[in-house]
Amino acid sequence: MVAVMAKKVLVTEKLAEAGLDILRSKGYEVDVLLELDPEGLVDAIPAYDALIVRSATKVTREVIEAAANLRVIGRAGVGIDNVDVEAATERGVIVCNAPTSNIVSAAEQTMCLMLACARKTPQAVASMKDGKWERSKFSGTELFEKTLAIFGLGRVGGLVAERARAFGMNLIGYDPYCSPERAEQLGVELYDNVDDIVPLADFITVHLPKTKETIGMFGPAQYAAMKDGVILVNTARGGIYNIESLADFVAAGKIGGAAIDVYEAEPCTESPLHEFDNVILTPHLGASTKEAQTRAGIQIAEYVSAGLEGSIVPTAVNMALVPPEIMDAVGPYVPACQLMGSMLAQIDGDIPQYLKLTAAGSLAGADPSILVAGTLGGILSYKNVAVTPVNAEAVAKRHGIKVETQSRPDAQGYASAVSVVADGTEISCTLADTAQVPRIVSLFGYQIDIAPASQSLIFEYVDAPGKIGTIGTILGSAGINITTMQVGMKEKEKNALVYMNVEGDVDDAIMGKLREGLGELKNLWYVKL
Ligand SMILES: NC(=O)c1ccc[n+]([C@@H]2O[C@H](COP(=O)([O-])OP(=O)(O)OC[C@H]3O[C@@H](n4cnc5c(N)ncnc54)[C@H](O)[C@@H]3O)[C@@H](O)[C@H]2O)c1
Ligand SMILES: O=C(O)CC[C@@H](O)C(=O)O
Repeated sequence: MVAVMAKKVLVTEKLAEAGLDILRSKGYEVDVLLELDPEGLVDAIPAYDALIVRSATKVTREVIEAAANLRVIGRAGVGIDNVDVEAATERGVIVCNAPTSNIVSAAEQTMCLMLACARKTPQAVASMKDGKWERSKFSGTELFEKTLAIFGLGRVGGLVAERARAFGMNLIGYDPYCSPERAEQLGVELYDNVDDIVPLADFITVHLPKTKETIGMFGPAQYAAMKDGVILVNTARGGIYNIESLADFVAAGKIGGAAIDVYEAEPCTESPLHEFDNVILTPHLGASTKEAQTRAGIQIAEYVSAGLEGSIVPTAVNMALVPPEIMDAVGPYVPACQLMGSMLAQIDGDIPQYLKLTAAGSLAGADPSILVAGTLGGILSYKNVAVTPVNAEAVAKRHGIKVETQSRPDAQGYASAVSVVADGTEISCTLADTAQVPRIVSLFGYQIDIAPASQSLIFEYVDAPGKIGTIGTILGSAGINITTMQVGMKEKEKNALVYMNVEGDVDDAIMGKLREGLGELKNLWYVKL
């Protein structure tokens, strides 16, 4: 038996134990290395198949290019601005996140900061702990009937809207990608541009991704146009508010308060805002609850595992989304496609120029892209080329392989099957029983039914009595054990195909004896999977 190396997962930031347990229970070797600096990460990464990070690890192009074995980068949270997604896509590395794991926590942190800023709670606490009793100094303002402007009405922005409505706030919003129907459902009056909405708000909160458009969205012109005493909140990403000019407007008394959880450069231990009593600063705590971290750990462990297994990753940001019901049907066929690809490469001894994949039976009509990726991965595995659904098309093009896919309602007696033809060589697989074990049901047009093992011999010869006995004798005297065997016939040509799973290495000498002993042998292959 060839020993199968466990896939390795590197975790560089604190991940919930529940997530680590999932990865370990799936047989992955998990290393949690919390102290890696950027150079340390570049040095360590070549050994790993997957990397899991939160927001502090910068997964740069340099890291990705050093990552010879990397298949998946998992972000245990929402924002993926710390990952070079373009570099990952070029190398076929799936990037996925856990986009719903911490949104409730982020929305609650937003409400918490907004209330704390309005009621000066942290300042009052500090004063009390200083032994003082200063009631008039900490008089605040209510949220009730105030206008809250929400920038970004996605997952977190939507949850903030729901919560702010419960406080009796008037909601206005800016998000060019939000439909009027969603805004209406959230009770938010939508505005088309930033300049119109900014002067109307008593409170402003941003729930935007970090992009070229959102960085510096708020600067001197916007601050100057705001209501006097406005309170600003940011639990999204540092840099959306220009901090230097925000400090100027706080100092001038134009801005009544700010509550900031995120910073352009983190960790952030000093900034122009640190000196102001009416500015509350928290160290990126939006997602720091046990519930959010447990969800993020569990979700990212599942998605990273799916990526390592070659299944569709529902939250991948650099590959097309496939609905779960399609994924359930097609996903289990990925190992079968890898196996078929690997067999085709060994049988033909070369990279095919033409590949046709047919999804049959209940798979008919399903998106075959992960099956194509699996097959190409199998074909190119001996060339050490990484293929995932992320780069399958580009890889096929680079190797001059023309790929076609088709569907067929009839799976020749099976509920479902996938067949692959590579430059005229045909092979079909179905999945058997609840364990979904791949079984070859057709090879070069011979009907067989066998689950291939890690080593197999495939014979094609003109049928005649005694051939199987000869094979048995030669293998037996070489100490090779036959574990399973299937015979397929082509009656018309009187040709037979024998597919035999064996134990023990078959060397050139044994292959020579088999060729010699079998006489009219058309083909003989020794395949290792
Ligand atoms: N502080 C934390 O720990 C924490 C936790 C969770 C999320 N976050 C951050 O919060 C932000 C929002 O997360 P989400 O899950 O709601 O994301 P989301 O993708 O669901 O929502 C983002 C919204 O922003 C809108 N948008 C994009 N570009 C825009 C633009 N130029 N102008 C206006 N609107 C624009 C989108 O249409 C979308 O509705 C992200 O930056 C995320 O990383 C922070
Ligand atoms: O991992 C964290 O704690 C921060 C996560 C948060 O900023 C996110 O975008 O999900």
